[in-house]
Amino acid sequence: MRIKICGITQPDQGRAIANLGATALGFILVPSSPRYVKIQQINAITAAIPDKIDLIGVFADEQPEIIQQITIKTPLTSVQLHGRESPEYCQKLRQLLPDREIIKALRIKDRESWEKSAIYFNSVDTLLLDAYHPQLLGGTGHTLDWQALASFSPPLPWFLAGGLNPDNISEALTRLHPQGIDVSSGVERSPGDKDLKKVALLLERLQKFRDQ
Ligand SMILES: O=C(O)c1ccccc1NCC(=O)[C@H](O)[C@H](O)COP(=O)(O)O
Repeated sequence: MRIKICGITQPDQGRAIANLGATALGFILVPSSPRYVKIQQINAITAAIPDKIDLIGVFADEQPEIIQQITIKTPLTSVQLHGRESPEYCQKLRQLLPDREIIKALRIKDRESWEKSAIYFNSVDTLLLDAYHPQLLGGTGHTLDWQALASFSPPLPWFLAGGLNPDNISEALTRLHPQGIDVSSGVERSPGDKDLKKVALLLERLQKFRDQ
């Protein structure tokens, strides 16, 4: 199972979280976010991190050429699209970045919104289901309706996100079987400041699901 800890802002925390066993670190490149990091910060954080970890840049409605430039200047392995990007936009980005994983995040309001995920099946590598919030794009701490999602079974890998934390992760993964999970505010002291004890507890509780 892929384990993404998102909203990393500090080199020592990034390194510690990689050493604890996360398989992916997420970097927020959305300027309005309290977890926003610049290119120089991403490079400082990733300098001392093992090669095998995925480094995911999170964007929202950014110009494809700007994303391309950022991937040239950083070691990002994946690009997560967290805004209102269309399938056509995703295809264009895929042409610009043939070697990077493209992840489309969908903010789920109701059953109709996850049924619409089908329009992305041919345009991206991976889906990520996050909670809908009227003001915030991500990092909301709100959970999805896991019961309603029980029949969600897309033909491509997907991450479960939205309000996951050490206390609810076991219940979430007993109900749902995503290929990855994505956690941010549930392992933080404040936005962008990760609580390493909570990250360690999360990873300990994930141990029994890791081979899924
Ligand atoms: O985290 C942010 O501040 C953010 C801002 C703008 C767009 C996306 C953002 N986060 C995306 C993520 O991948 C988060 O990990 C995801 O929303 C889950 O967050 P949480 O509910 O706090 O675990």
